[in-house]
Amino acid sequence: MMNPVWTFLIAGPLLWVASWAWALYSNYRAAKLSGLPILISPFSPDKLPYLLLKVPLRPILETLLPFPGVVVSIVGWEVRDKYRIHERYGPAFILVSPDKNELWCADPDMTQSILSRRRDFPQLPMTITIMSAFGTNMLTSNGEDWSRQRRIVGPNLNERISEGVWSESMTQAHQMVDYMLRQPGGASAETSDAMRAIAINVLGEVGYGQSKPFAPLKLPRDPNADLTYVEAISLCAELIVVAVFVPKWLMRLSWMPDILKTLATALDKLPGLTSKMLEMRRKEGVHLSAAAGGKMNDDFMSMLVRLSDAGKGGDAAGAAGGKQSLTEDEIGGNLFLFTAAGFDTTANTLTYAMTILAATPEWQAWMQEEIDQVLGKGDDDDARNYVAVYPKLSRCLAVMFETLRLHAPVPHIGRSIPHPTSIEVRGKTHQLPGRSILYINETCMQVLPSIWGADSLEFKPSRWIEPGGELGAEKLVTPERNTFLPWSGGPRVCPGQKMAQVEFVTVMAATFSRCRVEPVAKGARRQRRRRRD
Ligand code: HEM
Repeated sequence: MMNPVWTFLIAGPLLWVASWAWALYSNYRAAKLSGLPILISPFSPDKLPYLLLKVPLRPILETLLPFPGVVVSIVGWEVRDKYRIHERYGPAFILVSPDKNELWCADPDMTQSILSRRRDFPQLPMTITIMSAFGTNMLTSNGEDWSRQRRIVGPNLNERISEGVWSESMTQAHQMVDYMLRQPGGASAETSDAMRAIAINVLGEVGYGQSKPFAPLKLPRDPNADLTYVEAISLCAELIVVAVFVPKWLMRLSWMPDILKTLATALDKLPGLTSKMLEMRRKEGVHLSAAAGGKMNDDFMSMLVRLSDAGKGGDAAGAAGGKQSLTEDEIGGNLFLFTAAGFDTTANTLTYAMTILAATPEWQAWMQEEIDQVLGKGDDDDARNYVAVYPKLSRCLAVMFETLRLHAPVPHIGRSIPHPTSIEVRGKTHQLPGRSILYINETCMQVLPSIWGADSLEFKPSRWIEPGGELGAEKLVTPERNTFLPWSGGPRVCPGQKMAQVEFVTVMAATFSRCRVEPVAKGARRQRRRRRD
């Protein structure tokens, strides 16, 4: 009889291979019913060992296993590949792996069906786990809970706050220019830190009523320092994945970097800081109601407090039986989401734009022509008039759109397919397998030559401007439906879209009315801002 150890050593791997092959085959059979092209990966993209190893092992994997299925299983493939794999395998295909199937869609018509059917294609479980770490919020909710939060929060993120965003972004950008021009030779390696500082300071002011003068952003790295609410929330938002998956005791070990130790402190302090801020806001509200005829601050936090308290009270909103209110957990969660969703996205867009403009002086001059026409040079009082000035800065907005077209901060939109469901595209029905996930690949759709032309990979902001308009009154091109989705689309479209646009345009206008940017010699890792003549 065979020794049990040998039996285990031989049978174990055989069983593992058999279950791997069976899982792959079952998923393949389910995917085949869709009638969509199929790519196969022997690895499950989301399984922990592969999740940790696939990026460092990418050069080896792609050399030894140069199959499209393997390429697509490595995170960020769409950013590297652009449109090549979709061009070869079609606008939608299914990646089959032993764990589950992934539908990758770069088809505007299929995208339309997916985005409009939010109940059939809810948020990914992983997104919910990560983003609800600090309370339930709009992004992590589905069904009725999502509708209620969206109805309450969404409208308040739009035009109401734009003037505040414009004014704070203008202040921040002018302080940033002053700071940069003070550096020796106007050269600085802090472009990204500067843009991140502007993004967080605007969120701090508009979101939480906490204004702060500009200084390039350095995340707090002292676990014993007193953290402010904005510092704690921005650190948690920045390191959200670590915050969710790494236990606090591990972050605190003596050999861990200071930033992780500080994150552990922030995680401990955030709930208390949130309650304190909310309490202060409530007290302030009472004070202001007496002194200012019932008026409260108009920042995002005040708005959430007001809505939640109105919902609990005996007024009309309260009478709606909770339909118009948020729980304390939802207030905390949506406050966190406000930073988590609005910080890096806006900061990265600004950083990409500054860097690209430094490398393309011709587009800088093109945008400056408009800024000079609309604002004149310098920090003029007229420039502070949002209503009069913002709509005239079409080229600045075109630069944002073109930056987002080529470098979307959210490179794909993920959804789950919990149950088998069918989807109709151009008269053809596809049966999608259940227990799968889908990704809308806007990174690809935004550069498809069939939609954007042969120069689709070129940075060319003028493609967004209707020809023949007068400078300062030029109109923006509306792209074909679902071909430009940096803010997603359908009912779950990003509610912070207008805020990000106003902030971006203001920073461009304020910066380039006073200086131009240029790269400093390769290797120096710096960017130079020069005062304009
Ligand atoms: C350039 C800047 C931005 C980009 C590219 C961006 C992109 C996106 C995208 C793609 C989504 C959809 C995610 C999904 O459905 O899975 C989204 C959702 C969201 N964004 Fe933004 N965003 C930006 C700025 C902001 C700002 C400034 C805020 C608010 C301060 C914000 C708040 C939100 C919220 C609350 C959601 C969830 C909406 C829902 O699920 O109904 N975003 N954003």
